[in-house]
Amino acid sequence: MKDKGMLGSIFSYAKPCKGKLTLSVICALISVAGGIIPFVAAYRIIIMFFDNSVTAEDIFFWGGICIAGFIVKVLFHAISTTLSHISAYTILELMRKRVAEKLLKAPLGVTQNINAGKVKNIVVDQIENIEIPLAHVIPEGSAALVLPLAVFVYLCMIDFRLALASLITIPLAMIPYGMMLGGYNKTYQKYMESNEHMNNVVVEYVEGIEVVKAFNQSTSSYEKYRKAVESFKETTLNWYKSTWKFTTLGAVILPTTLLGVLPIGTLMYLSGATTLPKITMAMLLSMGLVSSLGRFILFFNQLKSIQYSINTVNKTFDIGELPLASKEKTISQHDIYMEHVSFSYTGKEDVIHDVSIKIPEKSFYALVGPSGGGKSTLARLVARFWDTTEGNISIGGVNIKDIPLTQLADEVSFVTQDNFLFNSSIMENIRLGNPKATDAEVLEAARKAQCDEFINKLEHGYQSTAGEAGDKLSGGERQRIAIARAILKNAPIIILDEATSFTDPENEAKIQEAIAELTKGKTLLVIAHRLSTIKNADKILLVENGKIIQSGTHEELLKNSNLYKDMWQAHIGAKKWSVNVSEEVLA
Ligand SMILES: Nc1ncnc2c1ncn2[C@@H]1O[C@H](COP(=O)(O)OP(=O)(O)OP(=O)(O)O)[C@@H](O)[C@H]1O
Repeated sequence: MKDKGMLGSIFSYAKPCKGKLTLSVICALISVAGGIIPFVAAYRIIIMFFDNSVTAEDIFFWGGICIAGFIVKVLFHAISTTLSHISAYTILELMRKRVAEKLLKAPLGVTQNINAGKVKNIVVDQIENIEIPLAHVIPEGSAALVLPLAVFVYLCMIDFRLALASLITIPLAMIPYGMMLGGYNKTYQKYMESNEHMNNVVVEYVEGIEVVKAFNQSTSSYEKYRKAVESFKETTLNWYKSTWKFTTLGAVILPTTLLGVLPIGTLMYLSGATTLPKITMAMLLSMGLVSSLGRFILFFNQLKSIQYSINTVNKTFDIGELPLASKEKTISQHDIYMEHVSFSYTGKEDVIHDVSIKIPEKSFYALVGPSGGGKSTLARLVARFWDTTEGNISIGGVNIKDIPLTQLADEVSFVTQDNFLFNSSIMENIRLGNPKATDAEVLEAARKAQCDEFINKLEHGYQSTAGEAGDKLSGGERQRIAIARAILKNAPIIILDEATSFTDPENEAKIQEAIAELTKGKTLLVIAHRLSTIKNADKILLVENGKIIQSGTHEELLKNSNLYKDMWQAHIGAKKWSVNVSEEVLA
Protein backbone atom coordinates (compact mmCIF):
# COMPACT_ATOMS: atom_id res chain seq x y z
CA MET A 1 0.00 0.00 0.00
CA LYS A 2 1.31 3.43 -0.96
CA ASP A 3 2.08 5.86 1.87
CA LYS A 4 -0.47 8.62 2.22
CA GLY A 5 0.41 12.27 2.71
CA MET A 6 0.12 13.91 6.10
CA LEU A 7 -3.47 15.13 5.82
CA GLY A 8 -4.56 12.28 3.52
CA SER A 9 -3.55 9.70 6.13
CA ILE A 10 -5.49 11.47 8.88
CA PHE A 11 -8.59 12.06 6.79
CA SER A 12 -8.59 8.42 5.62
CA TYR A 13 -9.80 7.50 9.11
CA ALA A 14 -11.52 10.75 10.03
CA LYS A 15 -14.49 10.37 7.67
CA PRO A 16 -17.03 9.08 10.21
CA CYS A 17 -16.17 12.01 12.50
CA LYS A 18 -16.16 14.68 9.79
CA GLY A 19 -19.08 16.58 11.35
CA LYS A 20 -17.67 16.54 14.87
CA LEU A 21 -14.19 17.50 13.70
CA THR A 22 -15.53 20.40 11.63
CA LEU A 23 -17.55 21.60 14.62
CA SER A 24 -14.50 21.22 16.81
CA VAL A 25 -12.48 23.45 14.43
CA ILE A 26 -15.31 26.03 14.31
CA CYS A 27 -15.46 26.12 18.13
CA ALA A 28 -11.66 26.45 18.25
CA LEU A 29 -11.88 29.47 15.94
CA ILE A 30 -14.65 31.05 18.05
CA SER A 31 -12.41 30.45 21.06
CA VAL A 32 -9.58 32.28 19.21
CA ALA A 33 -11.92 35.17 18.49
CA GLY A 34 -12.87 35.22 22.18
CA GLY A 35 -9.16 35.31 23.02
CA ILE A 36 -8.68 38.47 20.94
CA ILE A 37 -11.52 40.38 22.62
CA PRO A 38 -9.52 41.15 25.82
CA PHE A 39 -6.84 42.72 23.58
CA VAL A 40 -9.45 44.92 21.91
CA ALA A 41 -10.78 45.92 25.34
CA ALA A 42 -7.27 46.59 26.60
CA TYR A 43 -6.62 48.77 23.56
CA ARG A 44 -9.73 50.83 24.31
CA ILE A 45 -8.72 51.28 27.95
CA ILE A 46 -5.14 52.23 26.96
CA ILE A 47 -6.50 54.86 24.54
CA MET A 48 -8.70 56.30 27.29
CA PHE A 49 -5.79 56.38 29.72
CA PHE A 50 -3.63 58.23 27.22
CA ASP A 51 -6.55 60.63 26.51
CA ASN A 52 -7.06 61.09 30.23
CA SER A 53 -10.74 60.41 29.58
CA VAL A 54 -11.05 57.12 31.45
CA THR A 55 -13.95 56.70 33.90
CA ALA A 56 -14.91 53.95 36.37
CA GLU A 57 -17.88 53.07 34.12
CA ASP A 58 -15.56 52.63 31.11
CA ILE A 59 -13.28 50.40 33.15
CA PHE A 60 -16.26 48.29 34.26
CA PHE A 61 -17.68 48.15 30.74
CA TRP A 62 -14.45 47.15 28.99
CA GLY A 63 -13.50 44.96 31.95
CA GLY A 64 -16.84 43.17 31.45
CA ILE A 65 -16.08 42.77 27.73
CA CYS A 66 -12.67 41.33 28.69
CA ILE A 67 -14.34 38.78 30.99
CA ALA A 68 -16.99 37.93 28.37
CA GLY A 69 -14.23 37.37 25.77
CA PHE A 70 -12.35 35.21 28.25
CA ILE A 71 -15.49 33.14 28.98
CA VAL A 72 -16.12 32.64 25.23
CA LYS A 73 -12.50 31.58 24.82
CA VAL A 74 -12.59 29.02 27.67
CA LEU A 75 -16.10 27.70 26.92
CA PHE A 76 -15.55 27.15 23.20
CA HIS A 77 -12.10 25.71 23.82
CA ALA A 78 -13.73 23.17 26.17
CA ILE A 79 -16.43 22.29 23.59
CA SER A 80 -13.82 22.08 20.85
CA THR A 81 -11.53 19.73 22.79
CA THR A 82 -14.48 17.59 23.96
CA LEU A 83 -15.55 17.10 20.35
CA SER A 84 -12.01 16.46 19.19
CA HIS A 85 -11.47 13.90 21.98
CA ILE A 86 -14.69 12.09 21.05
CA SER A 87 -13.52 12.07 17.42
CA ALA A 88 -10.02 10.93 18.37
CA TYR A 89 -11.31 7.96 20.39
CA THR A 90 -13.77 7.08 17.61
CA ILE A 91 -10.89 7.09 15.10
CA LEU A 92 -8.76 4.95 17.42
CA GLU A 93 -11.65 2.50 17.82
CA LEU A 94 -12.13 2.40 14.06
CA MET A 95 -8.45 1.74 13.42
CA ARG A 96 -8.37 -1.09 15.97
CA LYS A 97 -11.56 -2.63 14.59
CA ARG A 98 -10.19 -2.45 11.04
CA VAL A 99 -7.08 -4.33 12.16
CA ALA A 100 -9.25 -7.06 13.73
CA GLU A 101 -11.40 -7.27 10.58
CA LYS A 102 -8.27 -7.46 8.43
CA LEU A 103 -6.91 -10.30 10.56
CA LEU A 104 -10.22 -12.15 10.25
CA LYS A 105 -10.38 -11.78 6.48
CA ALA A 106 -6.70 -12.55 5.85
CA PRO A 107 -5.62 -16.11 5.15
CA LEU A 108 -5.17 -17.84 8.53
CA GLY A 109 -1.77 -19.06 7.45
CA VAL A 110 -0.65 -15.44 6.97
CA THR A 111 -2.00 -14.22 10.31
CA GLN A 112 -0.22 -17.06 12.08
CA ASN A 113 3.06 -15.75 10.74
CA ILE A 114 2.52 -12.22 12.04
CA ASN A 115 4.71 -11.36 15.00
CA ALA A 116 2.43 -11.01 18.06
CA GLY A 117 4.77 -8.44 19.67
CA LYS A 118 4.62 -6.27 16.59
CA VAL A 119 0.82 -6.50 16.38
CA LYS A 120 0.50 -5.59 20.06
CA ASN A 121 2.89 -2.69 19.61
CA ILE A 122 0.90 -1.31 16.70
CA VAL A 123 -2.65 -2.04 17.85
CA VAL A 124 -2.13 -0.92 21.43
CA ASP A 125 0.81 1.46 21.65
CA GLN A 126 1.16 3.13 18.27
CA ILE A 127 -2.56 3.67 17.83
CA GLU A 128 -2.81 4.97 21.41
CA ASN A 129 0.10 7.34 20.74
CA ILE A 130 -1.88 9.21 18.16
CA GLU A 131 -4.74 9.99 20.55
CA ILE A 132 -3.13 13.04 22.11
CA PRO A 133 -1.94 14.67 18.88
CA LEU A 134 -5.19 13.78 17.13
CA ALA A 135 -7.36 15.21 19.92
CA HIS A 136 -5.34 18.42 20.12
CA VAL A 137 -3.72 19.01 16.76
CA ILE A 138 -6.82 19.49 14.66
CA PRO A 139 -8.60 22.12 16.79
CA GLU A 140 -5.58 23.69 18.43
CA GLY A 141 -3.48 23.47 15.28
CA SER A 142 -6.06 25.31 13.24
CA ALA A 143 -6.40 27.85 16.06
CA ALA A 144 -2.62 28.24 16.20
CA LEU A 145 -2.67 29.00 12.49
CA VAL A 146 -5.68 31.32 12.51
CA LEU A 147 -4.77 33.24 15.69
CA PRO A 148 -1.63 34.88 14.25
CA LEU A 149 -3.61 35.74 11.11
CA ALA A 150 -6.42 37.29 13.16
CA VAL A 151 -3.94 39.17 15.35
CA PHE A 152 -2.18 40.45 12.25
CA VAL A 153 -5.47 41.61 10.68
CA TYR A 154 -6.42 43.40 13.91
CA LEU A 155 -2.95 44.95 14.07
CA CYS A 156 -3.41 46.14 10.46
CA MET A 157 -6.67 47.74 11.51
CA ILE A 158 -4.81 49.61 14.29
CA ASP A 159 -1.87 50.58 12.08
CA PHE A 160 -0.79 48.54 9.05
CA ARG A 161 2.77 49.98 9.15
CA LEU A 162 3.29 48.75 12.71
CA ALA A 163 1.69 45.45 11.69
CA LEU A 164 4.27 45.04 8.91
CA ALA A 165 7.07 46.06 11.29
CA SER A 166 6.04 43.23 13.63
CA LEU A 167 6.66 40.72 10.83
CA ILE A 168 10.28 41.71 10.17
CA THR A 169 11.87 38.95 12.27
CA ILE A 170 9.49 36.18 11.14
CA PRO A 171 11.16 35.47 7.75
CA LEU A 172 14.52 35.50 9.54
CA ALA A 173 13.26 32.94 12.07
CA MET A 174 11.83 30.78 9.26
CA ILE A 175 15.32 30.25 7.80
CA PRO A 176 16.62 28.08 10.70
CA TYR A 177 13.23 26.41 11.04
CA GLY A 178 13.31 25.60 7.32
CA MET A 179 16.81 24.15 7.70
CA MET A 180 15.60 22.08 10.64
CA LEU A 181 12.83 20.59 8.51
CA GLY A 182 15.24 19.60 5.69
CA GLY A 183 15.35 15.76 5.57
CA TYR A 184 12.70 15.68 8.32
CA ASN A 185 10.73 12.80 6.78
CA LYS A 186 13.78 10.53 6.55
CA THR A 187 14.99 11.31 10.06
CA TYR A 188 11.53 10.87 11.51
CA GLN A 189 11.19 7.52 9.73
CA LYS A 190 14.55 6.41 11.16
CA TYR A 191 13.55 7.53 14.64
CA MET A 192 10.25 5.60 14.52
CA GLU A 193 11.91 2.48 13.08
CA SER A 194 14.49 2.54 15.84
CA ASN A 195 11.70 2.99 18.40
CA GLU A 196 9.75 0.09 16.87
CA HIS A 197 12.84 -2.13 16.82
CA MET A 198 13.44 -1.38 20.51
CA ASN A 199 9.80 -2.24 21.28
CA ASN A 200 10.01 -5.54 19.40
CA VAL A 201 13.25 -6.53 21.10
CA VAL A 202 11.78 -5.77 24.54
CA VAL A 203 8.66 -7.84 23.79
CA GLU A 204 10.78 -10.67 22.35
CA TYR A 205 13.04 -10.61 25.40
CA VAL A 206 10.13 -10.82 27.83
CA GLU A 207 8.22 -13.45 25.82
CA GLY A 208 11.31 -15.59 25.34
CA ILE A 209 12.69 -15.22 28.85
CA GLU A 210 11.97 -18.91 29.59
CA VAL A 211 14.07 -20.08 26.65
CA VAL A 212 16.74 -17.47 27.33
CA LYS A 213 17.13 -18.70 30.89
CA ALA A 214 16.84 -22.40 30.02
CA PHE A 215 19.64 -22.14 27.46
CA ASN A 216 21.69 -19.75 29.52
CA GLN A 217 21.61 -17.21 26.71
CA SER A 218 21.10 -14.23 28.97
CA THR A 219 24.31 -12.49 27.95
CA SER A 220 23.82 -12.76 24.20
CA SER A 221 20.14 -11.85 24.27
CA TYR A 222 20.86 -9.02 26.67
CA GLU A 223 23.37 -7.88 24.07
CA LYS A 224 20.56 -7.58 21.50
CA TYR A 225 18.43 -5.76 24.08
CA ARG A 226 21.29 -3.44 25.04
CA LYS A 227 22.09 -2.71 21.39
CA ALA A 228 18.45 -1.86 20.62
CA VAL A 229 18.21 0.50 23.59
CA GLU A 230 21.56 2.12 22.76
CA SER A 231 20.71 2.45 19.10
CA PHE A 232 17.47 4.22 20.02
CA LYS A 233 19.40 6.59 22.27
CA GLU A 234 21.93 7.26 19.48
CA THR A 235 19.20 7.92 16.91
CA THR A 236 17.35 10.30 19.22
CA LEU A 237 20.49 12.08 20.29
CA ASN A 238 21.78 12.43 16.72
CA TRP A 239 18.45 13.88 15.67
CA TYR A 240 18.56 16.30 18.57
CA LYS A 241 22.18 17.24 17.79
CA SER A 242 21.36 17.89 14.15
CA THR A 243 18.42 20.16 14.94
CA TRP A 244 19.02 21.89 18.28
CA LYS A 245 21.08 24.74 16.73
CA PHE A 246 18.28 25.51 14.30
CA THR A 247 15.44 25.21 16.81
CA THR A 248 17.30 27.36 19.33
CA LEU A 249 18.13 29.97 16.71
CA GLY A 250 14.55 29.98 15.41
CA ALA A 251 13.14 30.16 18.95
CA VAL A 252 15.46 33.08 19.76
CA ILE A 253 14.70 35.07 16.61
CA LEU A 254 10.95 34.42 16.41
CA PRO A 255 9.88 36.31 19.59
CA THR A 256 12.07 39.34 18.82
CA THR A 257 9.25 41.19 17.07
CA LEU A 258 10.06 44.18 19.22
CA LEU A 259 13.25 44.58 17.16
CA GLY A 260 10.98 45.71 14.33
CA VAL A 261 8.10 47.35 16.22
CA LEU A 262 10.14 49.36 18.73
CA PRO A 263 12.58 51.31 16.47
CA ILE A 264 10.07 51.73 13.64
CA GLY A 265 7.30 52.68 16.09
CA THR A 266 9.60 55.18 17.85
CA LEU A 267 10.60 56.83 14.54
CA MET A 268 6.94 56.98 13.47
CA TYR A 269 5.93 58.46 16.86
CA LEU A 270 8.71 61.07 16.73
CA SER A 271 7.61 62.09 13.25
CA GLY A 272 3.98 62.22 14.44
CA ALA A 273 2.91 59.34 12.20
CA THR A 274 1.45 57.23 15.01
CA THR A 275 0.34 57.40 18.63
CA LEU A 276 1.60 55.89 21.86
CA PRO A 277 -1.48 53.68 22.41
CA LYS A 278 -1.00 52.21 18.93
CA ILE A 279 2.68 51.45 19.61
CA THR A 280 1.78 49.90 22.99
CA MET A 281 -0.85 47.70 21.37
CA ALA A 282 1.49 46.77 18.51
CA MET A 283 4.11 45.65 21.03
CA LEU A 284 1.56 43.54 22.95
CA LEU A 285 -0.09 41.98 19.92
CA SER A 286 3.12 41.20 18.06
CA MET A 287 4.27 39.04 20.99
CA GLY A 288 0.94 37.11 20.94
CA LEU A 289 1.42 36.62 17.21
CA VAL A 290 4.72 34.75 17.53
CA SER A 291 3.77 32.57 20.47
CA SER A 292 0.98 30.89 18.48
CA LEU A 293 3.22 30.59 15.40
CA GLY A 294 5.72 28.74 17.61
CA ARG A 295 2.95 26.38 18.72
CA PHE A 296 2.08 25.68 15.09
CA ILE A 297 5.62 24.45 14.43
CA LEU A 298 5.25 22.05 17.36
CA PHE A 299 1.99 20.72 15.93
CA PHE A 300 3.73 19.96 12.64
CA ASN A 301 5.82 17.39 14.51
CA GLN A 302 2.73 15.81 15.99
CA LEU A 303 0.96 15.68 12.62
CA LYS A 304 3.96 13.77 11.32
CA SER A 305 3.69 11.22 14.13
CA ILE A 306 0.00 10.67 13.30
CA GLN A 307 0.87 10.20 9.63
CA TYR A 308 3.61 7.70 10.49
CA SER A 309 1.38 5.66 12.80
CA ILE A 310 -1.51 5.51 10.34
CA ASN A 311 0.75 4.50 7.47
CA THR A 312 2.43 1.84 9.65
CA VAL A 313 -0.98 0.41 10.57
CA ASN A 314 -2.04 0.41 6.91
CA LYS A 315 1.20 -1.16 5.70
CA THR A 316 1.48 -3.82 8.40
CA PHE A 317 -2.05 -5.00 7.83
CA ASP A 318 -1.93 -4.78 4.06
CA ILE A 319 -1.81 -8.57 4.07
CA GLY A 320 -4.32 -9.47 1.43
CA GLU A 321 -7.75 -10.88 1.99
CA LEU A 322 -9.20 -14.18 0.95
CA PRO A 323 -11.94 -13.62 -1.62
CA LEU A 324 -14.95 -14.37 0.54
CA ALA A 325 -18.23 -15.94 -0.48
CA SER A 326 -21.20 -14.57 1.40
CA LYS A 327 -24.04 -16.89 0.47
CA GLU A 328 -24.37 -20.13 2.46
CA LYS A 329 -24.14 -23.30 0.34
CA THR A 330 -26.07 -26.51 0.81
CA ILE A 331 -23.55 -29.21 1.64
CA SER A 332 -25.40 -32.50 1.79
CA GLN A 333 -22.42 -34.88 2.15
CA HIS A 334 -18.78 -34.56 3.15
CA ASP A 335 -16.45 -36.14 0.64
CA ILE A 336 -13.27 -34.11 0.36
CA TYR A 337 -11.89 -33.85 -3.13
CA MET A 338 -8.50 -32.35 -4.01
CA GLU A 339 -8.09 -31.90 -7.74
CA HIS A 340 -4.61 -31.23 -9.17
CA VAL A 341 -3.68 -29.07 -6.19
CA SER A 342 -0.38 -27.21 -6.23
CA PHE A 343 0.65 -24.65 -3.66
CA SER A 344 3.48 -22.23 -3.03
CA TYR A 345 4.02 -20.15 0.12
CA THR A 346 6.22 -17.65 -1.61
CA GLY A 347 4.74 -17.47 -5.08
CA LYS A 348 8.00 -18.94 -6.40
CA GLU A 349 8.60 -22.57 -5.52
CA ASP A 350 5.71 -25.02 -5.09
CA VAL A 351 5.75 -27.09 -1.91
CA ILE A 352 2.73 -29.13 -3.07
CA HIS A 353 2.83 -30.51 -6.61
CA ASP A 354 -0.30 -31.52 -8.50
CA VAL A 355 -1.94 -33.56 -5.72
CA SER A 356 -5.28 -35.25 -6.36
CA ILE A 357 -7.05 -37.15 -3.57
CA LYS A 358 -10.61 -38.15 -2.84
CA ILE A 359 -11.47 -38.73 0.81
CA PRO A 360 -14.92 -40.32 0.99
CA GLU A 361 -17.39 -39.17 3.62
CA LYS A 362 -16.98 -40.77 7.06
CA SER A 363 -13.70 -42.43 6.10
CA PHE A 364 -10.43 -42.27 8.03
CA TYR A 365 -7.45 -41.10 5.99
CA ALA A 366 -3.95 -40.44 7.26
CA LEU A 367 -1.06 -38.41 5.91
CA VAL A 368 2.37 -39.77 6.78
CA GLY A 369 5.86 -39.10 5.50
CA PRO A 370 9.17 -37.45 6.20
CA SER A 371 9.34 -34.09 7.96
CA GLY A 372 8.87 -31.12 5.62
CA GLY A 373 7.13 -33.29 3.00
CA GLY A 374 3.96 -31.16 2.98
CA LYS A 375 1.50 -33.03 5.25
CA SER A 376 0.47 -30.01 7.34
CA THR A 377 0.28 -27.81 4.27
CA LEU A 378 -2.09 -30.22 2.53
CA ALA A 379 -4.32 -30.51 5.60
CA ARG A 380 -4.37 -26.75 6.11
CA LEU A 381 -5.37 -26.14 2.51
CA VAL A 382 -8.55 -28.14 3.23
CA ALA A 383 -9.36 -25.73 6.11
CA ARG A 384 -8.53 -22.84 3.72
CA PHE A 385 -5.64 -21.40 5.73
CA TRP A 386 -4.50 -20.35 2.27
CA ASP A 387 -5.97 -20.68 -1.21
CA THR A 388 -4.40 -23.21 -3.54
CA THR A 389 -2.07 -21.82 -6.18
CA GLU A 390 -3.43 -24.30 -8.76
CA GLY A 391 -6.33 -26.73 -8.67
CA ASN A 392 -9.39 -26.92 -6.47
CA ILE A 393 -10.56 -28.41 -3.22
CA SER A 394 -14.20 -29.24 -2.73
CA ILE A 395 -16.36 -30.54 0.09
CA GLY A 396 -19.46 -32.45 -0.93
CA GLY A 397 -18.93 -31.19 -4.48
CA VAL A 398 -18.81 -27.50 -3.45
CA ASN A 399 -15.57 -25.61 -4.06
CA ILE A 400 -14.37 -24.38 -0.63
CA LYS A 401 -13.77 -20.92 -2.15
CA ASP A 402 -17.55 -20.70 -2.64
CA ILE A 403 -18.28 -21.58 0.98
CA PRO A 404 -18.41 -18.60 3.38
CA LEU A 405 -15.58 -18.85 5.94
CA THR A 406 -18.01 -19.10 8.87
CA GLN A 407 -19.81 -22.02 7.20
CA LEU A 408 -16.50 -23.70 6.36
CA ALA A 409 -15.46 -23.32 10.01
CA ASP A 410 -18.67 -25.15 10.98
CA GLU A 411 -17.87 -27.93 8.51
CA VAL A 412 -14.23 -28.47 9.47
CA SER A 413 -12.64 -28.82 12.93
CA PHE A 414 -8.90 -28.43 12.92
CA VAL A 415 -7.37 -29.85 16.08
CA THR A 416 -3.65 -29.28 16.51
CA GLN A 417 -1.21 -30.11 19.24
CA ASP A 418 -0.91 -26.49 20.31
CA ASN A 419 -4.52 -25.32 20.42
CA PHE A 420 -4.63 -22.03 22.21
CA LEU A 421 -6.38 -21.64 25.55
CA PHE A 422 -7.80 -18.18 26.30
CA ASN A 423 -7.37 -16.76 29.75
CA SER A 424 -10.97 -17.37 30.71
CA SER A 425 -12.48 -20.31 32.61
CA ILE A 426 -11.92 -23.87 31.36
CA MET A 427 -15.70 -24.05 30.94
CA GLU A 428 -15.66 -21.06 28.56
CA ASN A 429 -12.59 -22.38 26.75
CA ILE A 430 -14.43 -25.60 25.92
CA ARG A 431 -17.65 -23.71 25.14
CA LEU A 432 -15.76 -21.89 22.34
CA GLY A 433 -16.54 -25.00 20.28
CA ASN A 434 -20.21 -24.07 20.43
CA PRO A 435 -21.10 -20.81 22.18
CA LYS A 436 -24.73 -21.93 22.46
CA ALA A 437 -23.90 -25.12 24.39
CA THR A 438 -25.36 -25.47 27.89
CA ASP A 439 -23.14 -26.20 30.91
CA ALA A 440 -24.38 -29.80 30.83
CA GLU A 441 -23.32 -30.17 27.19
CA VAL A 442 -19.88 -28.74 27.99
CA LEU A 443 -19.47 -31.23 30.86
CA GLU A 444 -20.56 -34.08 28.58
CA ALA A 445 -17.99 -33.08 25.92
CA ALA A 446 -15.27 -32.79 28.58
CA ARG A 447 -16.18 -36.24 29.90
CA LYS A 448 -16.02 -37.76 26.41
CA ALA A 449 -12.64 -36.07 25.82
CA GLN A 450 -11.29 -37.60 29.06
CA CYS A 451 -10.89 -34.17 30.67
CA ASP A 452 -13.37 -34.50 33.52
CA GLU A 453 -10.98 -36.14 35.95
CA PHE A 454 -8.12 -33.66 35.73
CA ILE A 455 -10.41 -30.61 35.55
CA ASN A 456 -12.15 -31.68 38.77
CA LYS A 457 -8.76 -31.84 40.48
CA LEU A 458 -8.15 -28.11 39.76
CA GLU A 459 -8.89 -25.80 42.69
CA HIS A 460 -11.92 -24.21 41.07
CA GLY A 461 -12.81 -27.10 38.77
CA TYR A 462 -14.40 -25.95 35.52
CA GLN A 463 -14.30 -22.35 36.73
CA SER A 464 -10.47 -22.32 36.99
CA THR A 465 -9.05 -19.92 34.47
CA ALA A 466 -6.77 -21.32 31.79
CA GLY A 467 -4.13 -18.88 33.06
CA GLU A 468 -4.35 -20.31 36.60
CA ALA A 469 -4.53 -23.83 35.26
CA GLY A 470 -2.07 -23.28 32.41
CA ASP A 471 1.00 -24.18 34.41
CA LYS A 472 -0.76 -27.14 35.96
CA LEU A 473 -1.92 -28.67 32.66
CA SER A 474 0.27 -31.03 30.71
CA GLY A 475 0.52 -30.83 26.93
CA GLY A 476 -1.66 -33.93 26.67
CA GLU A 477 -4.31 -32.40 28.95
CA ARG A 478 -4.37 -29.24 26.89
CA GLN A 479 -4.85 -31.31 23.78
CA ARG A 480 -7.77 -33.12 25.39
CA ILE A 481 -9.37 -29.74 26.16
CA ALA A 482 -8.97 -28.89 22.47
CA ILE A 483 -10.59 -32.21 21.59
CA ALA A 484 -13.49 -31.46 23.98
CA ARG A 485 -13.94 -28.15 22.16
CA ALA A 486 -14.07 -30.00 18.83
CA ILE A 487 -16.50 -32.62 20.20
CA LEU A 488 -18.80 -29.77 21.22
CA LYS A 489 -18.44 -28.19 17.80
CA ASN A 490 -19.51 -31.47 16.20
CA ALA A 491 -18.21 -30.62 12.70
CA PRO A 492 -18.64 -33.38 10.10
CA ILE A 493 -14.96 -33.16 9.04
CA ILE A 494 -12.13 -33.48 11.54
CA ILE A 495 -8.52 -32.69 10.69
CA LEU A 496 -6.17 -33.78 13.40
CA ASP A 497 -2.56 -32.68 13.60
CA GLU A 498 -1.47 -35.42 15.90
CA ALA A 499 0.75 -34.65 18.86
CA THR A 500 4.34 -35.81 18.72
CA SER A 501 5.35 -35.19 22.27
CA PHE A 502 2.71 -36.55 24.60
CA THR A 503 3.87 -40.08 24.44
CA ASP A 504 3.57 -41.38 27.98
CA PRO A 505 1.40 -44.49 27.73
CA GLU A 506 -1.36 -43.25 30.08
CA ASN A 507 -1.74 -39.92 28.26
CA GLU A 508 -1.59 -41.59 24.88
CA ALA A 509 -4.35 -44.03 25.80
CA LYS A 510 -6.56 -41.18 27.03
CA ILE A 511 -5.93 -39.07 23.93
CA GLN A 512 -6.79 -42.05 21.77
CA GLU A 513 -10.06 -42.55 23.64
CA ALA A 514 -10.85 -38.84 23.29
CA ILE A 515 -10.09 -38.96 19.57
CA ALA A 516 -12.25 -42.05 19.13
CA GLU A 517 -15.19 -40.13 20.66
CA LEU A 518 -14.47 -37.06 18.54
CA THR A 519 -14.27 -38.89 15.26
CA LYS A 520 -17.26 -41.24 15.49
CA GLY A 521 -19.12 -41.06 12.18
CA LYS A 522 -16.94 -38.20 10.81
CA THR A 523 -14.73 -37.71 7.78
CA LEU A 524 -11.31 -37.86 9.40
CA LEU A 525 -7.92 -36.72 8.11
CA VAL A 526 -5.00 -37.28 10.49
CA ILE A 527 -1.47 -35.96 10.12
CA ALA A 528 0.27 -38.84 11.79
CA HIS A 529 3.55 -38.73 13.61
CA ARG A 530 3.03 -41.96 15.57
CA LEU A 531 2.14 -44.63 13.07
CA SER A 532 0.49 -46.93 15.63
CA THR A 533 -2.38 -44.45 15.90
CA ILE A 534 -3.28 -44.70 12.22
CA LYS A 535 -2.76 -48.43 11.68
CA ASN A 536 -6.50 -48.84 11.23
CA ALA A 537 -6.94 -45.98 8.77
CA ASP A 538 -8.99 -46.75 5.67
CA LYS A 539 -6.16 -45.32 3.63
CA ILE A 540 -2.69 -44.03 4.45
CA LEU A 541 -1.24 -41.45 2.04
CA LEU A 542 2.53 -41.36 1.92
CA VAL A 543 3.62 -37.73 1.34
CA GLU A 544 7.12 -36.85 0.23
CA ASN A 545 8.42 -33.67 -1.42
CA GLY A 546 4.91 -32.28 -1.84
CA LYS A 547 3.58 -35.35 -3.67
CA ILE A 548 1.58 -38.42 -2.71
CA ILE A 549 4.07 -41.08 -3.62
CA GLN A 550 2.07 -44.13 -2.48
CA SER A 551 -1.16 -44.98 -0.74
CA GLY A 552 -2.89 -47.99 0.76
CA THR A 553 -3.80 -49.64 4.03
CA HIS A 554 -1.17 -50.28 6.70
CA GLU A 555 -0.71 -53.85 5.54
CA GLU A 556 -0.53 -52.89 1.86
CA LEU A 557 2.09 -50.22 2.51
CA LEU A 558 4.17 -52.54 4.70
CA LYS A 559 4.28 -54.88 1.71
CA ASN A 560 4.76 -52.31 -1.06
CA SER A 561 6.61 -49.31 0.37
CA ASN A 562 10.16 -49.44 1.67
CA LEU A 563 9.82 -45.90 3.03
CA TYR A 564 6.72 -46.83 5.04
CA LYS A 565 8.33 -50.07 6.24
CA ASP A 566 11.39 -48.12 7.46
CA MET A 567 9.19 -45.55 9.15
CA TRP A 568 7.14 -48.30 10.82
CA GLN A 569 10.26 -50.09 12.07
CA ALA A 570 11.70 -46.84 13.39
CA HIS A 571 8.39 -46.16 15.14
CA ILE A 572 8.20 -49.65 16.70
CA GLY A 573 11.83 -49.31 17.82
CA ALA A 574 11.16 -45.91 19.39
CA LYS A 575 8.05 -47.22 21.08
CA LYS A 576 9.91 -50.20 22.59
CA TRP A 577 12.65 -47.88 23.72
CA SER A 578 10.11 -45.53 25.32
CA VAL A 579 8.37 -48.44 27.12
CA ASN A 580 11.72 -49.80 28.33
CA VAL A 581 12.70 -46.38 29.66
CA SER A 582 9.34 -46.07 31.44
CA GLU A 583 9.76 -49.51 32.94
CA GLU A 584 13.29 -48.68 34.08
CA VAL A 585 12.09 -45.47 35.66
CA LEU A 586 9.25 -47.29 37.43
CA ALA A 587 11.63 -50.05 38.61
N1 LIG B 1 4.38 -20.69 6.75
C1 LIG B 1 5.27 -21.15 5.88
N2 LIG B 1 5.92 -20.30 5.05
C2 LIG B 1 6.82 -20.74 4.17
N3 LIG B 1 7.15 -22.05 4.03
C3 LIG B 1 6.55 -22.94 4.82
C4 LIG B 1 5.59 -22.55 5.80
N4 LIG B 1 5.16 -23.67 6.44
C5 LIG B 1 5.82 -24.70 5.90
N5 LIG B 1 6.66 -24.29 4.93
C6 LIG B 1 7.51 -25.14 4.08
O1 LIG B 1 6.67 -26.00 3.33
C7 LIG B 1 7.22 -27.30 3.25
C8 LIG B 1 6.20 -28.31 3.77
O2 LIG B 1 6.01 -28.07 5.16
P1 LIG B 1 4.93 -28.83 6.03
O3 LIG B 1 4.88 -28.22 7.37
O4 LIG B 1 3.67 -28.91 5.27
O5 LIG B 1 5.57 -30.29 6.13
P2 LIG B 1 5.17 -31.48 7.09
O6 LIG B 1 5.26 -32.69 6.25
O7 LIG B 1 3.88 -31.24 7.77
O8 LIG B 1 6.36 -31.43 8.14
P3 LIG B 1 6.38 -31.90 9.69
O9 LIG B 1 6.11 -33.40 9.70
O10 LIG B 1 7.78 -31.62 10.12
O11 LIG B 1 5.36 -31.12 10.42
C9 LIG B 1 8.51 -27.28 4.06
O12 LIG B 1 9.57 -27.12 3.15
C10 LIG B 1 8.38 -26.06 4.94
O13 LIG B 1 9.63 -25.49 5.18
